[in-house]
Amino acid sequence: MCREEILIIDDDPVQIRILCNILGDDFAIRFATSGKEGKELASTFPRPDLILLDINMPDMNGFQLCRELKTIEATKNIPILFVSGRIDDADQLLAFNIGAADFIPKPISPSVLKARVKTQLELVSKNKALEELAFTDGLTHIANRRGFDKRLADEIRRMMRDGKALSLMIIDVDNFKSFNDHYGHTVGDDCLKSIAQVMKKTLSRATDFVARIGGEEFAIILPDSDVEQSCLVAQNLLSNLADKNIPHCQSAQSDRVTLSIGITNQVPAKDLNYEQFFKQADQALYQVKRSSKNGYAVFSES
Ligand SMILES: Nc1nc2c(ncn2[C@@H]2O[C@H](COP(=O)(O)OP(=O)(O)OP(=O)(O)O)[C@@H](O)[C@H]2O)c(=O)[nH]1
Repeated sequence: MCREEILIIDDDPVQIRILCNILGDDFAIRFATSGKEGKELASTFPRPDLILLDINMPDMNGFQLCRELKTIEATKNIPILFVSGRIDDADQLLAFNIGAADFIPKPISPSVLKARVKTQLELVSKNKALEELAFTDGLTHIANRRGFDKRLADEIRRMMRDGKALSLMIIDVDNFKSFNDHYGHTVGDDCLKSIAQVMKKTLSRATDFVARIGGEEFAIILPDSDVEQSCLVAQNLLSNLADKNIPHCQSAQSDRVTLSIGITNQVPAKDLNYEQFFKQADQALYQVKRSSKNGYAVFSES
């Protein structure tokens, strides 16, 4: 397991050395000797898990830096612990009011510092786990609707900025009501789990994304992909599911479970919003459902 990383921001090299000596055995340490350098390092990927921040620095006061880091999306959730000899109540109150996680007075007690750092890191890791849970579908363990909404909005913005094409697929299991009625709800649940696995297996790029967005409805986001590439993914998905051979004796389309897929693809324009994009894929899906099911269609304006 890789070690958690602490960023020390302090203009005094002696102070940095003291903190490194206390924490260096348990954590990876980076340091900056000015507020400006600290701000850069805090925003650089991989970002630190925690920041120890001095108050008095020549170029930038620690309070000012803390305020700035708390307004930046990439750094706002990194816990900041002030380390300072200034321990009056007003300073401590100010530190907490601007988002500091803790305040460590000098002279530093090594064991107290370690304990406070550990407490903050545990809190971060619990928050991360909770957030992950909030974005995960309990049945299939892929992303849920909330995770999908966030990712789609992010990708629309990212592809708009980069001028690249984005694909969205809305996927619906065919005749799933009759599947449940015939095989029972538990087998229905297992079927949804298998479909989610097939979807994950079908996607090859790290940036591809799959979610369960409703009962028997799934979605796939393919960033930086054109129509041809997206159709290929849809064909692979249909054929991988056919290979999985999940029986459906009540289906009018096949004796196996099948899917209908609606696809929309475009370089997001400035005025494109989330709802429009989603609606396009949904319209394409409706077209497949109205015709033969077990297939895919691409949205077109005409
Ligand atoms: N087992 C199981 N079934 C679910 C779940 N969520 C939704 N369903 C079922 O999925 C079925 C969807 O049925 P419909 O919307 O009528 O669609 P369909 O039968 O697939 O028909 P078409 O979409 O036209 O092919 C309903 O019977 C829901 O109860 C779930 O989590 N587990």
